[in-house]
Amino acid sequence: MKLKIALLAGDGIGPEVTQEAVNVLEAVAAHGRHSFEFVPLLIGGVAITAKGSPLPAETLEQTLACDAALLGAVGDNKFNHLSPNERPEAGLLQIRSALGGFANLRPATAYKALADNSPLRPEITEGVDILFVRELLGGLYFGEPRWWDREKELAHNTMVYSKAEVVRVAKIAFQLAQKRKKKVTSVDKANVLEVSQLWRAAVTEVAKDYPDVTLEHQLVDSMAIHLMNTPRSFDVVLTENLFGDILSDESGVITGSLGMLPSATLGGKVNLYEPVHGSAPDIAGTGKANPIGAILTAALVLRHSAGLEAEAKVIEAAVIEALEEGNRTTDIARGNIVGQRTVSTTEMGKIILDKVKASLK
Ligand SMILES: NC(=O)c1ccc[n+]([C@@H]2O[C@H](COP(=O)([O-])OP(=O)(O)OC[C@H]3O[C@@H](n4cnc5c(N)ncnc54)[C@H](O)[C@@H]3O)[C@@H](O)[C@H]2O)c1
Ligand SMILES: CC(C)[C@H](C(=O)O)[C@@H](O)C(=O)O
Ligand SMILES: [Mg+2]
Repeated sequence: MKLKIALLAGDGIGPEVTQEAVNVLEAVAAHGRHSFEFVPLLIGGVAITAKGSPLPAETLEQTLACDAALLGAVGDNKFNHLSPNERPEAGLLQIRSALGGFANLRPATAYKALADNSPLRPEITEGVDILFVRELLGGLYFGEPRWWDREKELAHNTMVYSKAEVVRVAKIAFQLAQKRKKKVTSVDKANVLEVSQLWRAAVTEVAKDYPDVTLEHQLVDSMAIHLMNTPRSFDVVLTENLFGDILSDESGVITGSLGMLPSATLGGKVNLYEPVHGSAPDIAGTGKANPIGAILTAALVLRHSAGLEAEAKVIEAAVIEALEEGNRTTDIARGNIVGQRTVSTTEMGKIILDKVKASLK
């Protein structure tokens, strides 16, 4: 099996964590009769600097010719003065839109080894396994019109969803729930927003085709607290673009760090894989970035684009083992604890890589 993967490392810690993900994928390729061809391409701040655009035409064109895209992160404070459609983040939104994936899967798993890392008590986080299904191409991110009239001191964004956009992502959420604990929690703000009322009605209609799946609705504000108080009560959490952005970052509290979270975006021409975290300019270049979110993202590439479920599981097991042995990047380290040692990005990557290689032997 041959897979051509666009490598969109991006800015800040993006290249650092992406390299560790690539190393693991290369080990999988070396072991089996698979071959992964990586096509390095510019996106985000590095693309603005080199080509004057956060998504150069050749990046888009070449990514569209690939079987999957693996992105690190975009964002650089030196471009903060630019308008949203010129910033590094615009490159990411443009490529998401062009690739067409609308279902962004963001799993949040509580690892036993990190039970003491979360500010939540271990009895709250134990066994948490949530799958966020974030709608990725609609809502406030892409709604028109959008503008900022500096003279009038007035700005405008548009939240818009069609029923069809809600239905297609809801179907994915229900199908995934059927393979899990058979529960979908749909999150909206239907007490205030018409868009959310349409969302709720459309999701309720889709649910009729999945009678084995329980559907519950939650308002986003109280969902934010339920997620911290009773995270184990959730299975698949379906929500729109901005709410999903916020709630998935919040789930980093359950897992111990934002740096632990992977994602996969399905449903378009080319699947897009990216860790949930950003370019983390505060730690870029220090060796403190946790590569686990990116490495678990590589496992999602194997699962969803390569059909290599067993190899995906090998990577996930290697991550658990590395954590259980006490290896910690700074974000998941808790001072001088016996049996734990703080490791750098590359050290953590190598520890996981060696375990992957050993299991594949
Ligand atoms: N997918 C993406 O490319 C993406 C996602 C989120 C934010 N961003 C961009 O990243 C830039 C920084 O944003 P931010 O600071 O709000 O969010 P961020 O996710 O980059 O960082 C938030 C905090 O988490 C820490 N963190 C994040 N990832 C980590 C990792 N792998 N290991 C250890 N610690 C990690 C950071 O050090 C920081 O303290 C902004 O330009 C933002 O737009 C990009
Ligand atoms: C960088 C930004 C455009 C992006 C988003 O808001 O979707 C990020 O926060 C994410 O979660 O992937
Ligand atoms: Mg985000």
